Amino acid sequence: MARIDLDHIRHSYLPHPKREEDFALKEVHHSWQDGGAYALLGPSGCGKTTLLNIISGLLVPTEGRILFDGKDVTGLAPEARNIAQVFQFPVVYDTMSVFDNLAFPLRNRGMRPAEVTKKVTEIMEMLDLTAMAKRKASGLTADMKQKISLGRGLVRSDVNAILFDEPLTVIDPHMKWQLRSQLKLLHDRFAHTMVYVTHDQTEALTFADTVVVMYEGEIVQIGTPEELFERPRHTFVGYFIGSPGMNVMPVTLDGAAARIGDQTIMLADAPAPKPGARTELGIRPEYVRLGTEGMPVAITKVEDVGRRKIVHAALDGSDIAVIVGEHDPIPGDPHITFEPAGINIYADDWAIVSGARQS
Ligand SMILES: Nc1ncnc2c1ncn2[C@@H]1O[C@H](COP(=O)(O)OP(=O)(O)OP(=O)(O)O)[C@@H](O)[C@H]1O
Repeated sequence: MARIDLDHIRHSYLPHPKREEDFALKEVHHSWQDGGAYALLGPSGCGKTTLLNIISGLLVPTEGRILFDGKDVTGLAPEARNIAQVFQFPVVYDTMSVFDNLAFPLRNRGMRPAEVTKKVTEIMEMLDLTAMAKRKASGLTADMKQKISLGRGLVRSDVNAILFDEPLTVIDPHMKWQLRSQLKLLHDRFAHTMVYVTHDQTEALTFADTVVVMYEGEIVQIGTPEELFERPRHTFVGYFIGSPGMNVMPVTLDGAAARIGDQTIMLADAPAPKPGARTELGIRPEYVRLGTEGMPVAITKVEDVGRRKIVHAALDGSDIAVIVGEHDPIPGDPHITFEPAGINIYADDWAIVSGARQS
């Protein structure tokens, strides 16, 4: 397994890029630790596949270098990078048995038969494939075939990294949950460096130790699931992570006072945005309290979502979602307050104050 250094990488699909907008991938400069489980998370078109293809060698970046354990591999083809890849759709040999499909990458590298059997047996057990070891892949469902693809990615222990590109897309929803947990166990057990591309926050948050959130060709935050939830560095992270996402509303700053229409929220410190910056307050629905004191709101909708309710309210022209318990009463004269620890202030979408204490 290897540490992966992305050294001032940028990529454009245009022949002569000039402006920042010409780059599908804006500058990335990070080190990914040996044995880390990373998820690249973001909406369609944000640059996840571009970055993954640069790591795998399918793309040579327009600028910058990529290093595996300090060795420059920027010019190396995928075959020369010693990586395993699992794609959206299964890649299996239909005429081979499940066992032989898994054994193939190992036999190819000259591993002794006894070792091949040991390794393949172990992976088949972890992926629940043992019962069908002798069956030909051709007769299996797409789900099962994708499990074999995952197994083929995981079977080698000598790879620098295992790259997954939306590997659970074709998997039945019931099995998705099971496979996500199995992948996590496999990572904990074998400590492969794993990079997992997805646009699904649940997949990213359950699989990865570190989530890399991308938006419009840029990495907007790298953090643990908890950091992304508690301290979104960019408004996009706030919207994209959480269900529902963070409330973001325009705010006027005057020293330590944040004003939303006629309402004033006192912050512990006075943020200092750049002059002319667009300022916003972000607060997750989990940190908004509904009661009879604080800022008056008009309730527009109440959604029952199992053990909790999502209350939608209008606060001086801004829509606010509030999470309350399933049995919590909805007051007749509703007001809201913000938990000070959950308040984030943004200037031009980037956090300038996170978790401010209210005074
Ligand atoms: N071969 C290509 N030629 C030109 N532009 C491309 C090419 N591949 C991707 N792009 C553009 O680069 C940007 C990033 O695309 P990329 O496929 O990396 O995003 P993504 O986050 O992986 O999206 P998806 O989840 O839809 O695969 C998009 O604007 C896309 O249109």
